[in-house]
Amino acid sequence: MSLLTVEDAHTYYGESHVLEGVSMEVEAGEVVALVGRNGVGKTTTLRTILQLTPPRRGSVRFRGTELIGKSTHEVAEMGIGWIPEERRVFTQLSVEENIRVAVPSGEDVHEALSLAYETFPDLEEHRDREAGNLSGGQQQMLALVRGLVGENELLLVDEPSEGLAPLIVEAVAEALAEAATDTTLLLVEQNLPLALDLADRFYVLDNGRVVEQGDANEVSMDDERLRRYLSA
Ligand SMILES: Nc1ncnc2c1ncn2[C@@H]1O[C@H](COP(=O)(O)OP(=O)(O)OP(=O)(O)O)[C@@H](O)[C@H]1O
Repeated sequence: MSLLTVEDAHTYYGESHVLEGVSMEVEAGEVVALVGRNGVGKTTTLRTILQLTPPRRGSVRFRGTELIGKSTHEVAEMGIGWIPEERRVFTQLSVEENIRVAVPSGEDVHEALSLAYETFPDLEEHRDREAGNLSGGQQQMLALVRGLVGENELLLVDEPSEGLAPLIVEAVAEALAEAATDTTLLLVEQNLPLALDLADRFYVLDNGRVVEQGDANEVSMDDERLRRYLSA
């Protein structure tokens, strides 16, 4: 049984039919990249899994349990974490407080903090600063760390490298690779080299449908299977 199974998911915003039967699977331990042009439904696929925008038809199963009908809170409790595109941090809390409140009860806060600061030394330097006063890149690091300390079984990561300077992208990639050693990742990413480097498998979405899929080690940037759907 796959860890996550999305089967023929049809998702709408009002009358707008955005996912037109998306099917995909994620096995435990894998990193799966979901790629495709802007507006094809990648974020909507993550929202569909999380039941933020439940599908009107189809099935979303986690460890064999149907998620449709559950609240997003229940989905999170089952072990699915989300690092959204819009960097969600508590702007009025300090960096350290932001990390502390993300650590689940019963887990070691100090261990989480040292892991966070080891991965992103920049955050340690600004540990007492209000998160709202950080740069965009620093906020992204913080949002990522908050997701990573959450002890999720499956982490949905939406465009983690978007708008970041190359050095920070490198740190983000390292953090994700580290997270992947004990968490299954479903990664939406426009930065194709980064996505293919991290992923075991990929799915290409176009107009609300999966149009290609395969082994990330067997495709390259100029592969026709990707180029057709990713060029502007
Ligand atoms: N809340 C919403 N209400 C109505 N339409 C929406 C909403 N969110 C997204 N859409 C539309 O749904 C389609 C898919 O959007 P989605 O954000 O899933 O795409 P995406 O592949 O993640 O693209 P991007 O990389 O631009 O985020 C787009 O046409 C978008 O305009």
